[in-house]
This record gives sequence, C-alpha cells and structure tokens, in this order.
Amino acid sequence: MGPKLEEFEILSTIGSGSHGTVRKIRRRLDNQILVWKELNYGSMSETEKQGLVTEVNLLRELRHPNVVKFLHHVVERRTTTLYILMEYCPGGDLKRLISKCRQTSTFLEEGFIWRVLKQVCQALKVCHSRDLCGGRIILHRDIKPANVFLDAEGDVKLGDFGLARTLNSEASFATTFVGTPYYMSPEVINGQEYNEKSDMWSLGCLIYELCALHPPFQATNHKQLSAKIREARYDRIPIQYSNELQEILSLLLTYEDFLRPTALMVLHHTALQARTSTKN
Ligand SMILES: CNC(=O)c1c(C)[nH]c(/C=C2\C(=O)Nc3ccc(Cl)cc32)c1C
Repeated sequence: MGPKLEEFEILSTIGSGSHGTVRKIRRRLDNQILVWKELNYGSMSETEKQGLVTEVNLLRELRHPNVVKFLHHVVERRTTTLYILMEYCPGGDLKRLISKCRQTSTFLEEGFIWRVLKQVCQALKVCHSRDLCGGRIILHRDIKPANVFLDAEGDVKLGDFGLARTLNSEASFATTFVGTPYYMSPEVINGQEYNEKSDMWSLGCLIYELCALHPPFQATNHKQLSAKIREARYDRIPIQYSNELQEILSLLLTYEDFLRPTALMVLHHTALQARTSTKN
C-alpha cells in the first residue's frame, strides 16, 4: 500500500520537469525532504497514459547511485493527477549552475566536468544495458542541463526520464518538445530512429556546454540550427580546457551515430580513467 498525499507537506515549487511541476515536499512522519513531480493525465490519450505507466515502471527498475531515486507514486483520480515521489537533490540542476557561471563570468573546474562525464556515463551504462526491463534498452531521450542534478556531496544524478521509453514499447509519447532542441542529434534531425548513440550525442552537447557555457550548435531558428547540427562543426572548447577533454568531445559529437562511443567505451577511455579518482 503506497503513501497518501496527506502524509506530505508542500514546501515550495522548484521547477517544471517534462510533463509536470516539481515540488519540494516534507514527509510529516520523519521530516524527510523529498520532491514529487505532478503529472496531469486527464487530457492524455490511452497511449500517453500507457507511456506514463512505462515511465513509472522504468523509474522503479532503475536503481543506481547516479540516477535520481524513484521512491513512490500516488494516483489521485479525482484530479487525474499522478504524483511521482523522488529523492531531493540539494545541489539543484546543471542549468542553474551554468547560468550562475555566465552571470559571474566564471568557468567550471575541469575536474568537475570530468566527474559529470563519468557519472552520467555510469548512469547511461545501466540505462543502455539489457539488464533491466526484461532485456530492453532504456533511452533517456532528453539529456540536458535541466535534467542533471547534484546531491549534497556534489555527485551527479540523471533525472526526469519524462520522455524515456523502452525500445519495442507499444507506448508512444505524443511529445511536444518545449524549448529549442539544441541537443538534437543529426540522425533524429534526419528523421531516423532515436537510439542509445543519440543519448551519447546529447551527453557531448551537455559536456561542451559545461565548458563553453553555451551549446555547441546555436542558431536563431530551427532551420539554421538543423543545418549547423548536420554540419557537426563547432568551436574548440575554451583554451583552458585540456586536449584530452576536447578529444572525448569530438568522439561524442561525431556525425555518424555508429561511430560514436558507447557509455562503457567512454568509461574505459584512458583520459577519463586518468582524470577521475577511482572513488566514483
Ligand atoms: C532552483 N531549483 C533548485 O535549486 C532545485 C533543487 C534544489 N532541486 C531541484 C530539482 C529536483 C530535485 O531536487 N530532485 C528531483 C527529482 C526529479 C526531478 Cl524531475 C527534479 C528534481 C531543483 C530544480
């Protein structure tokens, strides 16, 4: 029997994840701080509702130190609202960190960027393996700074699998991407199937943005952005960052998806091994 909504006190609204509002909450019983994402399914089609069931089942199965922990879900039929309860990440998201760096004209430490690369790859290694969900691959499908969070120790948590779905799943999200698709991969722009290497492209865009404080491909409209992504040409990251980091980025931002490294290959890359401590 899952928890009841009355067991929690809403403290504040802290963001809007894909498909819903994220609130900081306190469990009255033990004062533990959590978050819940509210998703109104009232106007969703049966397929989209099935997609939500898929997301909840994915989250339940995805247990890893670098994946935001799923705790419970609560369905409130009266308001057609699904509440997904997850762990609180006091460090906030990377989107806020990047905008703070822009405002103060400060760059992030290279060691932190290597740690983000390693820990997101550790999360994607689990998602892209066939060890979960009955041997199917889990694609995140929306890797971006707003979906990567930091816990109290500054460790990375990949979250908001709002568009995630397993391959071969019947459910299909009629998703409307909000915002500019800066991280969209060439194959998706060309109308091909989204695959795990598309997640790796988005990871490359994320790491690039942590270095340069802007995405690798920018434009004032979708048409120009698509053209730039298809060219797959971008400026080197700022000179204070190493050639090894630039080298890994050039592997991730390779135009042909089949030539990009898997998460496991990045984790085995000598530069990453050398640059990150063994602890995590
Ligand atoms: C200004 N916002 C924040 O500082 C912030 C903090 C401290 N935590 C968050 C967000 C989450 C958080 O703390 N845990 C989460 C689990 C899932 C999702 Cl989709 C989001 C979160 C945010 C947006």
